[in-house]
Amino acid sequence: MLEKVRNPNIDTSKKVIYIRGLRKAFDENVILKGVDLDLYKGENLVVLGRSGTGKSVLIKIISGLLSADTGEVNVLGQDVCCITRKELDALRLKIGFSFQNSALYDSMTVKENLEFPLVRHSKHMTEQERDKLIDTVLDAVGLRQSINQMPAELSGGQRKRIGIARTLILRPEIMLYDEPTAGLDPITCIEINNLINEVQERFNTSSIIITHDLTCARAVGDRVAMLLDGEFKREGTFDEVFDTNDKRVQAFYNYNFID
Ligand SMILES: Nc1ncnc2c1ncn2[C@@H]1O[C@H](COP(=O)(O)OP(=O)(O)OP(=O)(O)O)[C@@H](O)[C@H]1O
Repeated sequence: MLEKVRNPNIDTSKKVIYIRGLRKAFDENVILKGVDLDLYKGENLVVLGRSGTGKSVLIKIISGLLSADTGEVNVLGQDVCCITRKELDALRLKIGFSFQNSALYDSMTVKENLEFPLVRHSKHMTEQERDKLIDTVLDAVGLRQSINQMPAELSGGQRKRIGIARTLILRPEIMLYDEPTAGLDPITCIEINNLINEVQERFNTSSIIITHDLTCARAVGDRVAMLLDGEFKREGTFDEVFDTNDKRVQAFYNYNFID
């Protein structure tokens, strides 16, 4: 398994996400029991955890789609609990989501899919400026030749790349990747891992990557954090996280390699 070379451009004096004491329950089902988390500028942070541990709930709270019960959730200097709707909309434009299913519009070409967020959010842009940006992001994901294709004509890995390109087009400061390698073959997984690292370098993004895929975690994570029982109980480099006698962490590691 290839290990990530820590990005030398991480700025540990700048926290783009700062979470303290985050608690979230749905009725009596307590999901997050006091989460503390920092994401530094330029960092790729991998969040690991078994199904149902609250990884998606966490990123929904970070992006203001769900609200916390208690605790502080500060994103790019703003407390998401206490900002206005308008401020939240503006903040969300600085956060890019890469969804598991790529979320492309099947009836639109690749170009139209990429134009869509620009037409919606960057109304002042000329067609020429839009075309230039589309070229830039397609180039970044290595799919310039697919500009006029329909999503149905693309492989799963290519769809994933276009999904990432569509997220990048609004030049987000933070990227949130939800299971970026799910359902892809091992070679395509490696390509997506490389792309996540290239995006980090080229666009200077700070990212949270949610995954069950330990090869991905090792390849893209400057730091890894594991959710257990509603808290981040293990945090550090990939090897530090798994260098433990905690049976639950060992089981997670072994299951990944047996399965
Ligand atoms: N809107 C909601 N209302 C009620 N319960 C919810 C809601 N959203 C999530 N949950 C519950 O919160 C728990 C955590 O869900 P979440 O989707 O965050 O898990 P996850 O760690 O992302 O899992 P997976 O790895 O399978 O995607 C689950 O028990 C889920 O049923």
